[in-house]
This record gives sequence, C-alpha cells and structure tokens, in this order.
Amino acid sequence: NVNSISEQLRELDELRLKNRTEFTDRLASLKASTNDQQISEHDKHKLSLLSAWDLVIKGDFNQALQLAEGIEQRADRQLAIRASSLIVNIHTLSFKYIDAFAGVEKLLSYAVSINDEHLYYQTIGQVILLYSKIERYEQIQQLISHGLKITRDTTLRCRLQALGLQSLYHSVPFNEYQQTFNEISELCEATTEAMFNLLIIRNHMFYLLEQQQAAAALAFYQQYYSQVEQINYPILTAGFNAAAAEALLQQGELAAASELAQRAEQSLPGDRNDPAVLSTYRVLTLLAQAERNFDNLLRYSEKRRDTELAIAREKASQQLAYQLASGEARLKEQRIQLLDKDNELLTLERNLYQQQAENRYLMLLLIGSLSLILGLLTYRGLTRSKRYRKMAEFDQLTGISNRYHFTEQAQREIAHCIRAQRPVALILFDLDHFKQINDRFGHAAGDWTLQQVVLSCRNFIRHSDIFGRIGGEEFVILLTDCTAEQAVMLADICRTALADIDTSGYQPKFKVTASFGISDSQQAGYDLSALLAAADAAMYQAKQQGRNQVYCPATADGARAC
Ligand SMILES: Nc1nc2c(ncn2[C@@H]2O[C@H](COP(=O)(O)OP(=O)(O)OP(=O)(O)O)[C@@H](O)[C@H]2O)c(=O)[nH]1
Repeated sequence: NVNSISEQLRELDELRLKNRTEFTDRLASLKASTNDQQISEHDKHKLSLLSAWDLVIKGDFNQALQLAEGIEQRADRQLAIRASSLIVNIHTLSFKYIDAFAGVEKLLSYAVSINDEHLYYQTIGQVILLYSKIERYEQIQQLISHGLKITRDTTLRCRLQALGLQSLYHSVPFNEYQQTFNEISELCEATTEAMFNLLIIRNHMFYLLEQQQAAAALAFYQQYYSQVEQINYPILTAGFNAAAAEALLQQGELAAASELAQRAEQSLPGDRNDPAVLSTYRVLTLLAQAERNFDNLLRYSEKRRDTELAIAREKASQQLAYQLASGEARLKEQRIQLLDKDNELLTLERNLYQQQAENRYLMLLLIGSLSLILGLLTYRGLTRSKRYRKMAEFDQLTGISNRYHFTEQAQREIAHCIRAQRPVALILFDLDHFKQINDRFGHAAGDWTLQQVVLSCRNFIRHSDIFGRIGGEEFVILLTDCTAEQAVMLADICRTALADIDTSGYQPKFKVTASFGISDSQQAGYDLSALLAAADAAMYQAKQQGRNQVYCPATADGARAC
C-alpha cells in the first residue's frame, strides 16, 4: 500500500548513510515488489533518487547521472534540489570539475531561498566539500554560519560544523581551531552518527602530527579505534592507522609503526586524493629508509610520488574548473569562445589523467630515481644508450625537454604546421624574482619550486605541445595549431596555477609568479628564432610593467598586456 511504500522510502533514505549493504539489499527488494500503478509521482522520483545513489555506490556514474538528471528536470523542488546535489557529487567523483562547479553555482542559487534545515544541508553539503578542495574558506564559513542560524537540530549542526572544520584549521591559529574542534567533537559525540565525529578526529590526528604532538594523536587512536573498526570504512580505517603509525614513528618506535602502516596500506581507499593515502606512503617510505630496505624504498617512494602528483593534478583542475564555472573570471567567456572554435586547450582536464599516466613513468624515473637510487632504476628499464640519450634530451631536474631537445622537436612540429597551413603559437615565461627564493630558502627550495612550476603547468598542456626548460628559470611552450589568442588563455591558466603552488612547507610562505610573453606565426612567421625573439620581447615588457602578467605580441605600438 501507498503509505507503506512512502515509509519504506523514508527508512531507506536514512539507512543510506548508516549501512550501505543493507541499503542496497532493501532497495533491490523494494523495487522488485513495487509496480508503477501502486506508487505516487513523488515516491516514484524518490525511488529513482535512491536508485541513483545506489548506482553511485556501485561506481556506475553514467547510469546514475542519467537518472539524477531526469529527476532534476521532472520532480518537485525538494527532490530536484537533492538530485542537483547528487549530480555535483557524481561529477566530482568522475573528475568532471567544470560540470561540478557549474552545478555548485546552481545549488548556491537555490540555497539563498531555502528555509528547510534538512534541505539546506543537502544543498550545501556538496558545495562545502568542493570548496574545501579549492580552499575557499571564507565562503565555507559563511555557508555554515547561515546553516547554524536556521537549525537547532544537533545532528545537522554537528554535520555542518564537521564539514567546515578543515577550512577552519587552514584559516585560523591552531589554538583557536583546537578549541572549536573540542566543541564540535563533543556535539557530534552526542548524536547517533559516529561517522562525522570519527572523520574530524581522523583529520585532527593529522593536524596534531603537524604540530609534533604525537602522544595526543595516539591517545585519540586508542580511544576511538574500536569504533572505527565497527564502521569499517576505508578512509577511516586507513586514516587512523596511518596517523598512529606516523605518531609512533615520530616517537621512534619503528616496529610498532611498521605494523600499523601495513594495516593502513591494507585498507587504503580508492580515492587517491585522500590525506590517508599520502600519509600511509610517507610513513612506509620513511620506515623503508630507516630499515634500509631498498626494494620497499623504491616501491613506496614511487607510490608516494604518484599520490603527490595525483593530488597536485586534481587540485589544478579543480582550481581551473572553479574559475571557469564561477563566472568571476573572464575565463568563462573565453572558454565558451574556445569551445566554439573546437579548441582542445580547455578540454585539457579531460585528457589530463590519461596524459599524466603516460608522463608519470618518466617523471618517476627522472625525479624519484635521481634523489633516491638512480642506479637501481636505470638498471631496470633502460639500456645504456637509451639512458644517455634521455639524459641528453631531458632536463634532469624537471623532466621536460632541455633547450637542445626543445629546439629539435619544435622545428619538426613547425615544419608540419607549415605543410598543413596551420598556425603555431609560443609561450615564453620566466619566474619572477626567482633569485630571492634561492637566496632566502636555499638552492634546494629553488629546485623544488622549478619542479612544482613544471608540475602545475604540464597539467594544462596537450600531448602535441612541446614544453621545454630553456634557461635556469625560463620555460617555453610551443603550441601547434593554435593562435596567439588561445595561447594567452593557456598562459593565463598557467599563471593562475603557479599562484596556487602550496609553499606552506617553507616559513614564511612565498608566492610563485612568472611573466609571460606570447608570439604566433601570424605575426612572427614560422621561424623558431623569430617566434622566440617576439615572445621574449613581449615577456620583457611583462617584466617591465610589474611582472606576474601575460604580454601579447608586439604591434606597431609595441607589446601590450593581453
Ligand atoms: N635553485 C636553482 N636556481 C637556479 C637554477 N638555474 C638558475 N637558477 C638561479 O635563478 C636565478 C635567476 O635570477 P635572475 O636572472 O636575477 O632573475 P630573477 O631573480 O628571477 O628576477 P626577474 O627575472 O628579474 O624577475 C639565479 O640566482 C640563478 O642562480 C636551478 O636549476 N636551480
């Protein structure tokens, strides 16, 4: 009967967050025993929404998206908003950040007029998670404080504040954060959902370790680990074990640390961007180093590097997507123009994962091996002559083409473009005040910065483009089949990506910026030296005019900002 179906749907909705297996089983049996005539329009949509969730859990994002989009268009306002939130979740999980942030804009436009406390939470929960990834801490705190004004419900208040704690840690002094953590943890402890409390405790343990408070982190482990085992959720299990292993390592207890680190590795979540993953590999690398176990050292260093790359890559595409979708930046309009022109540049993030997977091996080879065990790695894959050739072609610090190899490849590509009558463009950039970074933090920090610059920019470069390091802190990108206008956009994206390089490992933090000059074949012709000279002149102007900007090809009136 109709009532019992509504009631079952309500129960299933609650079960979703508590017990995934039971949720899936009961949903399947409800679907099997229900036919279209028995069920109201609202319940039909709700059943679809729950099915879409189920599909997300099972990893079938395409099917889930189709269902959710149907509900968004046809269902009543409340279910439509929940469907929109799920759509953002699906896009995030499938790394389609441009679509995810476009969905966020939509959710925010609903959020302003929502008075229902549950619906508000459902609307902004996803928004906060995404905003945390791109570090929009101020917006997060605003969304939370509005939420707290409209609800007295303990569970909702706990969830809302738990979502915002990470942003608080990053934006206020540790003591202030810690006090709020204690309050929220106490509040969450009073609810029936252990999940949110355990999640904030897990993060808190990592923060304590950053403050070198190993004993305090271990105390949380001892108090809460049995609850974690009960919930049996990979990001919690791995996170708790990794944090405790790191704490034991800080205390010099290698054997115990090793046991917990292995336990963490066994339950690692699939999402590589999770802090537990990086922490696990960090501990395992340090342990291998301490034990002088070189096989493990190699294996875990690679995994650690791999994870760091995944995190950097994901962050870069999230930042870019945010800018594209937020409408604040002029990039949004440019993106539309670009898509119209069927330009590949800004569909880069779609290729990103594939492209990075191919690049990764080389990066590991060049960066990981040089700092660790060059001999071992090179013996593994490469014959001697190949090795020497690679060393002659690629810059050892950053893994991209050196000046000689860049020139060779660029000339070949330019010849293709001449034959195909396609344009080429060139971006030349030089880091700003790089000498100061070396002077203030040492040469190793300068090297690290150069590597980060390459990691940040290569995310946005197509297969067919050629990226080279042609001077100490001077880089060049040759873009085939591309005009100056499109090159400006890519340069601007790289410029923004550099500003997002996280230098918090150094005290005080510093900003990485660069000045960019553009040239293209329409203006400078197809001669590589002429293209480089024109871009160099534009870059010189960018430096002269205050740095951290992109300058376009010179016209009769000289170079201009673009
Ligand atoms: N750490 C490190 N430093 C390098 C490398 N290659 C060049 N440098 C340094 O890069 C610095 C370049 O300094 P400058 O040419 O004065 O330029 P800048 O400080 O970036 O200033 P502007 O270009 O005028 O903004 C020099 O101090 C070089 O020693 C390298 O591979 N690693």
